[in-house]
Amino acid sequence: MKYDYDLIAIGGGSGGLSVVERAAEYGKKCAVVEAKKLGGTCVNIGCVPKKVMWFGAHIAEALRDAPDYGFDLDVKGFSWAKLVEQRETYIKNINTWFGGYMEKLGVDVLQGWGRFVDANTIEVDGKRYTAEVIVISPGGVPDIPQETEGAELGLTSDGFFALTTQPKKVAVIGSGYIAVELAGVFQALGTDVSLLSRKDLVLRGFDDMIRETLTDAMIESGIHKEYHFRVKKLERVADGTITVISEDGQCLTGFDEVVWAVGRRNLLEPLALENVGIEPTNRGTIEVDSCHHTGVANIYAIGDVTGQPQLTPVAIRAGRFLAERLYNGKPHLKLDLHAVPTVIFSHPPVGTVGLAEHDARKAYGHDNVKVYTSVFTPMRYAFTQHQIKTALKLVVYGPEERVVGIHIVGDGADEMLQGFAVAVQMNARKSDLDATIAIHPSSAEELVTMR
Ligand SMILES: Cc1cc2nc3c(=O)[nH]c(=O)nc-3n(C[C@H](O)[C@H](O)[C@H](O)COP(=O)(O)OP(=O)(O)OC[C@H]3O[C@@H](n4cnc5c(N)ncnc54)[C@H](O)[C@@H]3O)c2cc1C
Ligand SMILES: NC(=O)c1ccc[n+]([C@@H]2O[C@H](COP(=O)([O-])OP(=O)(O)OC[C@H]3O[C@@H](n4cnc5c(N)ncnc54)[C@H](O)[C@@H]3O)[C@@H](O)[C@H]2O)c1
Repeated sequence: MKYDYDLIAIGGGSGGLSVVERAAEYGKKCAVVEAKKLGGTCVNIGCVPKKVMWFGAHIAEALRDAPDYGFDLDVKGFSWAKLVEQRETYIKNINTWFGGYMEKLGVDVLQGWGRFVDANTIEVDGKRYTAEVIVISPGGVPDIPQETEGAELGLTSDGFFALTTQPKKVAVIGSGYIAVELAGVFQALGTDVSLLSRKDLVLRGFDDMIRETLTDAMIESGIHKEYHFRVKKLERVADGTITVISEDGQCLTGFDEVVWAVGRRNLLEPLALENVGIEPTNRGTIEVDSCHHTGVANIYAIGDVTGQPQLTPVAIRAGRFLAERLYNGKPHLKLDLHAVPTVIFSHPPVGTVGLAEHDARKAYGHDNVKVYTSVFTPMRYAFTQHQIKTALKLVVYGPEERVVGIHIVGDGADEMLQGFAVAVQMNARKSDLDATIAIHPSSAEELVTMR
């Protein structure tokens, strides 16, 4: 063989592991370069530990409502440390499993930072390896606005997962996926939470119904929502707590921790992309075509680094399709991103697929789009003190009423959405949903009975 490997992936996260797995299944000799832990962001400091914390928060909410269902509970307390310990043991098992799985597939794991020497050569920890095909899948890291004075006093989502004791009072800065997810976990588990956002509603870009319903629910849950708050400075004061000061002089005091959740940047510096002539975009992404080709003959990029939706299943699908195109004669397999379902594990969760109402009206013309909505209190809260609303919206287009967007906020949205995403992917009409017999009693039945 001319090269050491048929394919090397730089980055052993969702994208990198999926491309080497599929390529190895087709008999190709592969290696994956990983500087930290196999599994990448999702497994170690993303989806998986987040979902464990979300389950913990879910249990806290069930305990809160238990007396209304007749339970006489004597809960002695909650141990954050125990939950974190259990979570990390679980994750360690996944890391170990990945190691064994790579070995079984015959994939070499090259531990260390990978950098390009030339288009076919990677250097890892002082050693050089060559490959016919190289796939860049380095993902990203949480961003911190360096220009903010005292910014380093704040944690990021990585720091959140490193917390072994529960802070009493936190400020979460941001209003995207990570901000609402972490704020919800803290709040449900008993931390006093302030959410500091530059806008009045969370989740910019999502359908307004979701933004309004979730913002209201977060406030009702006890989260202090600080609107139009632009952070100017973080300051450690004499009692050891952190004070956050806004550009217009507001001062919020007494935080044990402050968490930045203001987006992520891709990890490009270690790659030495200049050695292969790949120029990142001004958004810090690597531009790819519909085949995930970078423009350099044998180099591809997949996952978060491409600027495509930063979601694990998108990275996995990109990796698998790339291997299918390269090694299984299926050049037609390309990522279809027109209806990517996504769930935000907030409290309550959000599930959304397709176009928000405002985007659909922009795309198809205001009067060609119709929406159906339903807002109700699910039966689960019929007689509980805490009541959490569910809101649903169907966005349909044209005389046939093709469903181009489904938006759900409320209990069960996380599990409800996947099936409905199939309908949107298949270009279903509203009449197809209506023709489906409802499941009763459920919240999901509203989506097939809307008038
Ligand atoms: C807190 C949080 C929660 C999330 N929750 C969800 C969720 O619920 N659902 C969902 O779908 N998505 C979620 N995501 C997003 C998801 O984790 C990412 O979209 C996904 O991990 C991207 O995969 P990737 O392969 O592009 O990169 P990563 O998974 O980030 O993997 C990249 C790997 O490459 C390594 N690496 C980087 N550069 C080099 C180098 N030069 N040499 C060697 N190794 C290198 C890194 O150490 C890393 O392990 C979450 C993200 C975060 C931060
Ligand atoms: N459930 C999931 O699937 C899930 C969960 C977490 C993360 N993710 C992925 O990871 C990505 C990154 O998440 P994220 O929440 O960090 O980013 P995000 O892009 O979702 O949200 C960042 C938010 O921070 C705000 N912001 C930026 N700078 C700010 C500043 N200086 N002060 C205050 N607010 C500021 C932005 O306006 C934006 O609303 C997501 O876009 C998503 O694709 C997915």
